[in-house]
Amino acid sequence: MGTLKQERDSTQVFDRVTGGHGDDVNRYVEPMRTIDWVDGAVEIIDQTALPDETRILRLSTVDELVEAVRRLAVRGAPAIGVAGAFGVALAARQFAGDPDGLASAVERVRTARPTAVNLARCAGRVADRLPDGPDAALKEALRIRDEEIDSAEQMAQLGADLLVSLCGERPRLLTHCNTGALATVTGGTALAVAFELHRRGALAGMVASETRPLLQGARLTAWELGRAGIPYRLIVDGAGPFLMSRGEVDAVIVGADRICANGDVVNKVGTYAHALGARAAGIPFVVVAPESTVDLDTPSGDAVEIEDRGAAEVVAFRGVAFAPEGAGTANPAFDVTPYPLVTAIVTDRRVIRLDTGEVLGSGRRQ
Ligand SMILES: CSC[C@@H](O)[C@@H](O)C(=O)COP(=O)(O)O
Repeated sequence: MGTLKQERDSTQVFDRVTGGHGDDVNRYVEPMRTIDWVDGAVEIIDQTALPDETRILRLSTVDELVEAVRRLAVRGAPAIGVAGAFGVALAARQFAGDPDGLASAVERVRTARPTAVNLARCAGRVADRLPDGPDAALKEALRIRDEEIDSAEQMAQLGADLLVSLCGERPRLLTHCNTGALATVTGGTALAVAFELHRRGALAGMVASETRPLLQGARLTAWELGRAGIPYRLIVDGAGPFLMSRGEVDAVIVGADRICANGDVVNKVGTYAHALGARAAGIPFVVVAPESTVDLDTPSGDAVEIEDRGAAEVVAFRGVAFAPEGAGTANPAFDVTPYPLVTAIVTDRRVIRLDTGEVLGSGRRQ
């Protein structure tokens, strides 16, 4: 893998990209852009450095981009979809006049991570424009970026309306992993709904599940909620169902990496346990994801490749080991929540009430 070429002064670049942020976390701050095309390269906020440092990485080659996706410097289904789109646009420039090199670069981008449908789908959309040249490819990638920005706004509105209708005013919501601006281009999916409820004065507070092993909830969601001035409590993953059973949560709201034709939801590992907890407690379990995450070609969760990220993340964190040497491990990065546990799916275009028998696509359950 190539090394990341440019790591610039983070505060300065972050301010330019995001419109500025300060030390006072209890105030609204401008929405940030997690990923963008800037002067012929891809710029991302390095999510592995958060919350300690807001570092911007500039990715100028396909190898740099693929490495950033693999190590979760850019992560979250919509964000890696846009990374895939930009990756193919980069490939078009880097491998101009080298069709074999270009084909292999596109394949590396497309397959950098297997589970979120957005990556292969967005990379494929841009790849379809390659015969028209690098400018056409870039134009399509920028269109995908803009679509994701619009989608986040639509999901926020539809999701906020739904949550108020399901739970009444000022619900207490539990969320898992990170589904905020960091997981998209800006705005978010499930967390965008929380931001919108907060903006309306209609959110009591959030419970953020830490999300072992890489702590996207503890590091990223807590950081985003703090920046937005939303009151939250951070919990260990296993505490979620217990808090629900004690009546401390009104609904669970999560994103998705792939939503299958039958309504099965593939999302960060730990989601399924929260869905079971929600069902046992009799509270809604709501999934918020753009149409770019809906995969009607995949009949059910059984057919989805679940990324296994290996032992190192399970036995250690940031290089500090805590398990006995040689411990056996399993590290599925995602799980499948079966559709009967899902109350509703909110996309940028529609609300599908699975609890009342509505269906996503063909109308046929697998
Ligand atoms: C918009 S976010 C929905 C999902 O992408 C999110 O919950 C998630 O599972 C991300 O996983 P990650 O491994 O951090 O990329």
